[in-house]
Amino acid sequence: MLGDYGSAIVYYDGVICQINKYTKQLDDPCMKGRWHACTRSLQDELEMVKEIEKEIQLIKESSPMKATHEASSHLTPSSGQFSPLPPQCEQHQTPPTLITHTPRGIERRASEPVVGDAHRGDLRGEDVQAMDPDVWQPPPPQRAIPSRTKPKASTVVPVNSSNSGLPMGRLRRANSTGHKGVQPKVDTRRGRDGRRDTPGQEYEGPDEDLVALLKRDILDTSPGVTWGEIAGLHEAKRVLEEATVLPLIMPDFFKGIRRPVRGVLMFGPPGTGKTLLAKAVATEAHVSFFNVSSATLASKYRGESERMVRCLFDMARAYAPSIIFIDEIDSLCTSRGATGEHEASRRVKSELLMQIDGCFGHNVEPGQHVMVLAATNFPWDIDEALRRRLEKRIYIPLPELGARRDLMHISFKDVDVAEDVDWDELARQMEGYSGDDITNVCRDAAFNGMRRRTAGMSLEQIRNMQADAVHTPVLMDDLVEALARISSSVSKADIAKHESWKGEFGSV
Ligand SMILES: Nc1ncnc2c1ncn2[C@@H]1O[C@H](COP(=O)(O)OP(=O)(O)OP(=O)(O)O)[C@@H](O)[C@H]1O
Repeated sequence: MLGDYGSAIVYYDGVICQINKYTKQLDDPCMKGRWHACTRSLQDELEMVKEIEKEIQLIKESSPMKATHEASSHLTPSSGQFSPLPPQCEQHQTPPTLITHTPRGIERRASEPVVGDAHRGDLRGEDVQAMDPDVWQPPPPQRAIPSRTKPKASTVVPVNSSNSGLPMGRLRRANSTGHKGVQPKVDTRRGRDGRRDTPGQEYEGPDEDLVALLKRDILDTSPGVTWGEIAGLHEAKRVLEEATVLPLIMPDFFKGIRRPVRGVLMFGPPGTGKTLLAKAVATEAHVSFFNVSSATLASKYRGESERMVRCLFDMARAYAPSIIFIDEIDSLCTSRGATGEHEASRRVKSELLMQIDGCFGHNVEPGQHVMVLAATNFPWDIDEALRRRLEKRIYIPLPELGARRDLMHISFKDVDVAEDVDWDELARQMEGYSGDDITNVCRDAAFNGMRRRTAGMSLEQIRNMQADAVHTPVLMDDLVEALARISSSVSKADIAKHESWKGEFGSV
């Protein structure tokens, strides 16, 4: 994050918040102390980063007149039209943008569909007058979700793009609905079963940088996890399949009262496979998968988070059918009105709720919807309105006996295991372990053979060893030893809390 201190602060805040939450569940005072020390050193670093950011702000703010002049020279409020392109726009052939003040200084308001003279009238006078030049304002709420098969009369303007390796000279549309997003190119490649083989649309949003960022960090067109790689959780898989995969395969059945659910919440202790399930859903349903963590969406700058949420849903609609997976949703959507709630956080929640509602408007074609899949380890912290929209709330528990045994087999699928391993006995001993804990035990045991072979050897001797000399089968003793070293990371109190919440709010 060198140089991008604003984002760095968000990441620091997010990590510190997660560590604090995690530390609260720990019983072992020694581990607690170590995590506290870690948090303290992160906080020290954070203070330093904040200082640097403050300095940068001061430097930026020291020439406000120049900025105001620059902004006003590209916008003529009385006419509600743009003045000629600023030189840098002409040079790079990018669409003209409004330039407004943001808490970070000057920033493009890159949200209007204005491309060429034909669209200058799209920016109405009242839009311009409503703009306070000193405050960044999000663009007005989206008016319509564009239909991809029957585009309204629109002007198509070829543009050159400089971002994210997208093809040059793509078609951009600014349609008559005033929708600010740009129509995606539709890829009609479909498999024999009617499902699309690869999500093949290209999307150019109004804010190229943000779209590039979301594409790079968040869009995952082939998560590559299959149901077979997930041990146990049969009920969760069934519910997810019914809620997410079937509506895409049989869109005509899932209409009216049978419409697909707007969102699904997976809750449960950490490391039980929620993220894996989300990825498997995306793979099995052949949809575009937007994998977002709340830390990415949580920006302390007014308007930025909303802008990101809006852009994310815009993109998801362009790549529809798609799934937006929001991990750790509790840190983004704590109860509204809670003490200490920040105005910016309230606004981002409202935007998220609005966007989720927009996913199933009357103008969304069957089978082309966007679904929100969320995960949390703290379901009791989630805002009520959001809870209502996440219509299916599935408990993802610790693995049962059979699942623990299957998970060990999955973990060792590429490793030789000795005949003496007693899977049933190990599975019994791992009661209370999460899937992640079990994977850790297996990983640790898989290293034991190498440890035995290399004990007492110098680095030079190890370097000269044949590579396959360290490949020894995993023994029962290795697993027993690893099990003695690694304890369960989930407390009984945490399980009890989840089960009680499931009793009250669970919905399958
Ligand atoms: N049911 C499972 N089947 C196979 N692997 C599992 C399962 N549950 C957990 N794992 C292992 O644990 C790791 C972590 O799982 P995952 O990230 O999906 O958990 P999570 O519930 O999303 O955790 P968190 O709540 O902390 O984000 C996986 O990479 C996988 O190795």
